[in-house]
Amino acid sequence: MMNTQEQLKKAVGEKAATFVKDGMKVGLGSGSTVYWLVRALGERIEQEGIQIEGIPSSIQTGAWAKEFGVPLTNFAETKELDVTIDGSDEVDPDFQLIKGGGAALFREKIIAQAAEKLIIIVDESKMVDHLGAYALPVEILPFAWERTAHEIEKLDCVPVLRLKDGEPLVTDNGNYIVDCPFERIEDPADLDRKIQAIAGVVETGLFIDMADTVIIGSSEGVTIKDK
Ligand SMILES: O=C(CO)[C@H](O)[C@H](O)COP(=O)(O)O
Repeated sequence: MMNTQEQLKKAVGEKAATFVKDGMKVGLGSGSTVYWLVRALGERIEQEGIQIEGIPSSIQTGAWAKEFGVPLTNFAETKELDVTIDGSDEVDPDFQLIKGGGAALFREKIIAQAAEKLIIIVDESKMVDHLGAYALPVEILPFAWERTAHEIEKLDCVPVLRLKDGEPLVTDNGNYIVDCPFERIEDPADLDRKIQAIAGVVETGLFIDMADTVIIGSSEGVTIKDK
């Protein structure tokens, strides 16, 4: 039996799938909410015969697309996407985001930038007044990662190298992730600029001025908010 949070993720994933129209090229985000999106897209392809192509933001999402029969393309074939649909770890009232809980933030940002419209799907627990309670994931090069983390620390947090089975977690791109507990981020755009300026930083989990629509699942139902 599915728990309530899982039901909310399913509801927003299925709702987001209705935004995808025949012929669209779709960026597919990552995470447990996106799982339901990919599943629902597979159902629409089978039942309605819509023809779409997706670009996945992680190896895992690509595997789900294959499992559910969602055809894939790539950036060699396609430079622009009609829509990208992705989850998030935090969403603030201005639709600024913290992402990267699943370590896929770099490719997620690429498919977000490539899309005409970015739709974010979350359960209500992700909606916050201020970003930062969720430690900000930052993807960094393994080379001199301690130096890079030291520079980030000067911005007033203590970065923690993300581990998996006791070893540094390696992203789909061969990099490391440091999780940065800022607690409260007063100016997300400014912080993003400062972190991006550090050599060794590949990408941050701050998605600034990118989201157009947020689909939120709560016990009251599904709410769609546009910027
Ligand atoms: O940014 C992400 C992965 O890098 C995910 O979108 C984010 O972590 C939300 O995941 P979930 O839907 O499982 O809560």
